Amino acid sequence: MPSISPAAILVVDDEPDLRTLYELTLLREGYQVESAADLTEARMVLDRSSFDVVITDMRLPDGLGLELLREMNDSQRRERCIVITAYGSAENAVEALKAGAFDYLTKPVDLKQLRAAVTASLQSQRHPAPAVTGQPASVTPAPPPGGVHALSRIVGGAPAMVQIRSRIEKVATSMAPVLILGESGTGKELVARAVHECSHRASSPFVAVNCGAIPDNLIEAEFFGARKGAYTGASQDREGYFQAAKGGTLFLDEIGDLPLAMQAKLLRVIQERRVRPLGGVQEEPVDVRLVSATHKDLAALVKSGDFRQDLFYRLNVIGLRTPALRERREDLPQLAQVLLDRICKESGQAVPTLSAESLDWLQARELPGNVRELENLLQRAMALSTNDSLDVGDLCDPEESTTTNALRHQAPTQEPSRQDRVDPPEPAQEASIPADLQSYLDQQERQVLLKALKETDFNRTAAAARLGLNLRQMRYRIQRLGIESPSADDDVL
Ligand SMILES: Nc1ncnc2c1ncn2[C@@H]1O[C@H](COP(=O)(O)OP(=O)(O)OP(=O)(O)O)[C@@H](O)[C@H]1O
Repeated sequence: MPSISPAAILVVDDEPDLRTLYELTLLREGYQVESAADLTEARMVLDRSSFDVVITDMRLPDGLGLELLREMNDSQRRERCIVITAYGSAENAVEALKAGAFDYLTKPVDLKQLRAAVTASLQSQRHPAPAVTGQPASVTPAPPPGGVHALSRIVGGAPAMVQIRSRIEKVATSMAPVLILGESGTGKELVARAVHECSHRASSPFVAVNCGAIPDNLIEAEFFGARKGAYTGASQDREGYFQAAKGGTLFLDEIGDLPLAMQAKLLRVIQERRVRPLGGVQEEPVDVRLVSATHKDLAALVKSGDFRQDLFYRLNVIGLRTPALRERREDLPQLAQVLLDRICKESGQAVPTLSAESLDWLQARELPGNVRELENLLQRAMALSTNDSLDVGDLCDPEESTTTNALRHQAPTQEPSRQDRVDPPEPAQEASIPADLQSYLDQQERQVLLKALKETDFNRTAAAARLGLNLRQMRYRIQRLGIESPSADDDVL
């Protein structure tokens, strides 16, 4: 709340009791409050004064709150709008968010949530707008410094990339759930982080969850938390992802892998904005923004009955699509250079030059694993290279069995031997009895997993197949054992 003059709020509701309740609640918070009983009155009040926030009921005697919202957007007014919808009317809530509402509340309105929504909408206005002629202050506030940095990490000048960065900036300011679709390795997590960093939630946590990595029996406790004694081994209360992301962003990666039973529970949380920890009696209010992502065709999963339509609808209020690398070939040189710089910075190596032949060689590859595959290729090449330039010989792998490499047969022959690449076998363990069986077994498992991953170029699916595991089991183990991809600072495989 600004300290000089209090924020001004307009409440639009036709029920006098409710109007008074909202007014009193907000007055008690120190805001200046005006009210209107219908659309006509609201228009009159808005004509003569401006506000920081407008809270409007959806159903008004002379029309829909949505109309007011659209009119305010059309005339590029600076107010943030919070819409109050009837309980269970998902369509209205989604429509309101799509029409530019900052947030929505469902009836009966929880006053704590009302206060939180107002605070959040005021915070989101704190960053002044860029000085663009004709662009009003609240349309696209300049992202905070962290947001600018996060956007700059999304490399690419292709039109689709320029558009995605600009969309991120625009959508960051609202609470509307975002669904990011795109092939594996196209930067979905990078985009999710940028949405968070560009929002007023940036100083609160960004919690990334791989929905496909959690065993079914743990999933509820992982998401919603658990009270002491809720299940065998729950020796104390523990937070779930929703609590950990409080005030921030919860990134649900691989949302297409969420089991159906959990989908129903997630939908309930989104609708009610409350979670109940496993074994708990009391529900807790939820204050997170949801960003989800998947490389799967979620609409097809809805059709086949594997993904709930209502949940899809709720998560897909704002859609973003990360393009495959093959759709933006022109970005490859810049991407390769940035990735190379990053890899060298992390490993403390001098940045080699990337020869023109190497770039041609990279351009000719299909790279189905997109930017991640490019990154892995460069990483491996850096590990092999002994020169101050990266040549085709450093880039191609003689052991490669994939048939996707267009220039496979043109690869030069001076490759390092396999022994140069693969870690030497672990020394045989002493047949002694470990003092801590669990950590001993974890260590063994870690070594086996790492070996399989290294030998499959960190391809989780291939590594899982080699170990007789499915992808879900593999992901869970990777996460549990904290195995990190060699290709990124913050990127867990
Ligand atoms: N446009 C980009 N600019 C720079 N780096 C990128 C870009 N896109 C992806 N990367 C890098 O590629 C790697 C994979 O990106 P990320 O994990 O965000 O992809 P993803 O689509 O979420 O993958 P998956 O579906 O496999 O989880 C990361 O190291 C990321 O930093």
